[in-house]
Formats: sequence, C-alpha cells, structure tokens
Amino acid sequence: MPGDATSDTIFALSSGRLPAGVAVVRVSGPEAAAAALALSSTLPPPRVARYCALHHPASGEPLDRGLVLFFPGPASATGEDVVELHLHGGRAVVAAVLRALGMLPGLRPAGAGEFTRRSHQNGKLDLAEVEGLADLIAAETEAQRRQALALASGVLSGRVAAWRGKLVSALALLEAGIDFSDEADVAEDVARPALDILRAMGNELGAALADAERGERVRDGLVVAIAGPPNAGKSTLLNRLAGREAAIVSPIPGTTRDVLEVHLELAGQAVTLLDTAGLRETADAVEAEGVRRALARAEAADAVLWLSETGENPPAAFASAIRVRTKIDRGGPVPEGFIGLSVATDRGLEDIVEALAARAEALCGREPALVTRERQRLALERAAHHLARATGDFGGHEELRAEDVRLAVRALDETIGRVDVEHVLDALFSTFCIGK
Ligand SMILES: Nc1nc2c(c(=O)[nH]1)N(C=O)[C@@H](CNc1ccc(C(=O)N[C@@H](CCC(=O)O)C(=O)O)cc1)CN2
Ligand SMILES: Nc1nc2c(ncn2[C@@H]2O[C@H](COP(=O)(O)OP(=O)(O)OP(=O)(O)O)[C@@H](O)[C@H]2O)c(=O)[nH]1
Ligand SMILES: [Mg+2]
Repeated sequence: MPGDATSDTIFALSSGRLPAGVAVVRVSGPEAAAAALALSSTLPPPRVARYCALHHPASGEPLDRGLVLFFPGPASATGEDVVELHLHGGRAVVAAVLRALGMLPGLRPAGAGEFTRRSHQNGKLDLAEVEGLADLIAAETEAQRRQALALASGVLSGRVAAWRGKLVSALALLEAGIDFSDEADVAEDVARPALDILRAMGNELGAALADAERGERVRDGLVVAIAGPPNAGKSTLLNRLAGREAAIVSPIPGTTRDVLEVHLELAGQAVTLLDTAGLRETADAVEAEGVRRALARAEAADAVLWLSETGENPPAAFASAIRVRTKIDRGGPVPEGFIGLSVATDRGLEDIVEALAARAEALCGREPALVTRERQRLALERAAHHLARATGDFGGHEELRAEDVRLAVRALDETIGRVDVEHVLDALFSTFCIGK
C-alpha cells in the first residue's frame, strides 16, 4: 500500500464503472491546486464549479470539457486541498486525464481507501465513522443504509465521547478520594458519587451492548433456511422468492443435496435464503451428507421456513419455524398454524413474505442500532467489564478502582480509534475501493 507517503498528492477516479454519464476524478494533497491549473489554466474560487476546457499539460492537446471544483484544505473531505474534475464518463476521456495527472510532479495514483485514510489522519473521521462509511458504501438494504449513515455521521462516536467524559469525571472524584485514603470515612464519601456515575454509565453501556446483536444482524443480513421432507417444494419456493431458477427442481425426491444460498431484500432487510436437502433417513451416502448439512444450517439459521406437502409438523428443533403446507392446488386441508401455499397459483406467497417480514422486524427492529460491528462490540464489552469491576468492592483500596476506570477509558478510546488503531485501519482500508 503506497499510503505511507502522506505528503504525496493522490488522484483517482472516485465515481463508478465506465462508461458513465459523468465521471468524477478527485485529487488530494499539496499539489492539487497546481494540478487544476496545469490542466485547465484556471483555478475556480473555493467550492464553486467552473465549466472549462481541460488540456494535456505538456502537449496542450484538448482532453475534455468539464467541471472543475477546488476545496481548499482544511475545509475539504480529506482535510487537504482537494480538486474535483467532473468529466464526460468515457473510458478514453478518463484514461487520458488520469495519464495527464500522473505526469505532474508530486502526483501519484491513490491506493484503496487512501482518501478516507487521509480524512482520518486529518481528524475529519474517527475509526467508528470510517467503519460507518465502509458500511454505507456496502449497504444494499434500507436498514443497512440507515444504520451505516448513523455510524458514519458520528452517532456512536458521540455516545462514546459522552461516556468517556463521565468516566473521567468519576476518575477525578476517585483520585481526590485516594488522597484521603488513610481516613476511611472520607474516602468512602468521595467514592460514593463516583460510583453513582459509574453505575449509571454502566447501565447505558449495557443497553447499547444488548442491542449490538441486532446491529450486527442488520449489517450481515438474516439467514432463513427452507427445510422439510423431500419433494415438499422447497427449491420451487426458493426460485419463486429469488425470481430466478437458482435451484434444480424435479419430481424426484432427494433432488437437492448441497445447501444453496440466494441473497435478497425482504422488508428492507438483507436476507440469505438457504435451500436444503429434504430431510429423511437414507442409505445413499451423498444424500445423507446433504441431510446432515441441511439440519446443521437450519439449526444455525435466524429463522426456518418449514415446508410440508402433507402438513406434518416440524421436529422439535424447529418448533419456532414458520409452517407452510405446500401444493394446496392439489387439494387437501391446511392444518391450523400453517400457511397454505401453491406456487402454481401464487396463493400463500404473500403470507409467507409477511411472516418473514415480521420475523425480520422482531430480530432487527426498526431503529438503527448504535453498535454494528464485532470490533466495536468487543471494545465496548471490555469497557463494560472494567466498569463492572470498578463498581465492585475493593475493601478500601480505591487506587485499584481508579485503575479499572482508566482501563475502561482506554477501551472506549479503542472503540473510536483514539488508541491501538493502525492494524485495524490497514484491514479496514483494504476493503475500500480505489477513489474512496
Ligand atoms: N462531488 C463529491 N460528492 C461527494 C463527495 C465528494 O468527495 N465529492 N463525498 C465523498 O465522500 C461525499 C460528501 N463528503 C464530503 C465531506 C466533506 C466535505 C467538505 O467540504 N467538508 C468541509 C466543509 C464542510 C462545510 O462547509 O460544511 C469540512 O469538513 O471542513 C465535502 C464532501 C458524498 N458526495
Ligand atoms: N402442483 C404443485 N406442484 C408443485 C408445487 N411446488 C412444487 N411442486 C412440484 O413438486 C416437485 C418437487 O419440487 P421441488 O421444489 O424440487 O421440491 P424439494 O422440496 O426441493 O425437493 P428435494 O430437493 O428433493 O428435497 C416438483 O415437480 C415441483 O414442480 C406447487 O405449489 N404445486
Ligand atoms: Mg430441492
């Protein structure tokens, strides 16, 4: 990663796949203004778009006519001087402009996530906000978008800062108490308000952590397994919900062996739908392995759709499954608690989607969660652990209590990347696109 040379001026195509209507090339660093001048002969006033001709800096050859924007640092997305060239989105246009920029002294192509890395280095975004930005760009569903936007906008960072402030004020009280530690009564009196602060904050932190599973679920998506006896119509339903022939369907029981995954959006949530082998005793070793996998994946799923042509109930392990009696176009009763489904007439399909949406809402909620990634959760769990210890009984050794409060502060700092951040950043930025 070339990102260590932080004084270089970097450039990249920041908009998407070419050809496109418009392509945005961003330039960030000390030579950004010089680059705009070299290509367009003028530097527009700050934050004003100017339509002008772009020329090759050496040959003078016209390259395109486009918009040029100048954001002087530090009031820019990266905190450095930034220039944007809004070009016609043709491959050759963009290639020619990138080639021209690459010839200019002090300029080089940006690495993946390098613009964002500079925003972070220049204090525009903390680690949690960078994670939010990564999630925002990856977001495929409404729930993911809302949650990522909150994180990118500093909602978690703001809460962590408020908690940190409380810890620091409690620490000041405890430290004042330590000075009186040879007078047990006084020490206790000073410790009491500190303990009140710590307990109240511990409750808030606990509530945020209790919600973290939900946040991670929205981010990762829900896993819904379709399970049931052979030939029940499981693969048929998967294909119907996916809107394509993803799975092989046949009248021969035991058709599906491998677990098949399709990704879709249901009720605003990302859902991975699993098609699995029909469950039965079998002498066929391959099918038996399919059944073993089907059971394992259905047991680990967030929700199970239990499909049966006869209306038989699921085994106890899937007692909370959404129950579906299939092929009702062939007649027969729909037992109490089952949704009747015919893929031939689409009857019951809406009921299934509704039942899944209700499950998704129960598991994911409506409001964005504060904590959305395992890394954030683990750091906050460390803070909660030290906080719980800090409110325990230290038999008068208040200096031990203060040490746990300091460790809790440190864990909060890790959450937003004030400490111990480099290894996390390298892994995170490698997930970004070039140009971000
Ligand atoms: N054309 C364009 N659109 C874009 C981006 C971009 O870089 N270029 N962004 C790329 O991600 C996002 C917007 N991000 C931005 C973040 C900060 C600033 C900025 O100028 N910040 C200054 C001033 C803020 C103000 O005046 O309110 C600052 O933070 O000091 C600009 C864009 C989405 N849309
Ligand atoms: N009449 C009718 N036939 C259906 C319906 N749904 C599925 N079938 C048929 O039932 C047969 C089995 O369908 P599949 O979707 O392959 O069943 P499966 O549960 O995936 O079976 P295995 O993979 O073997 O476990 C196929 O011939 C389907 O066309 C339905 O709603 N009505
Ligand atoms: Mg099947």
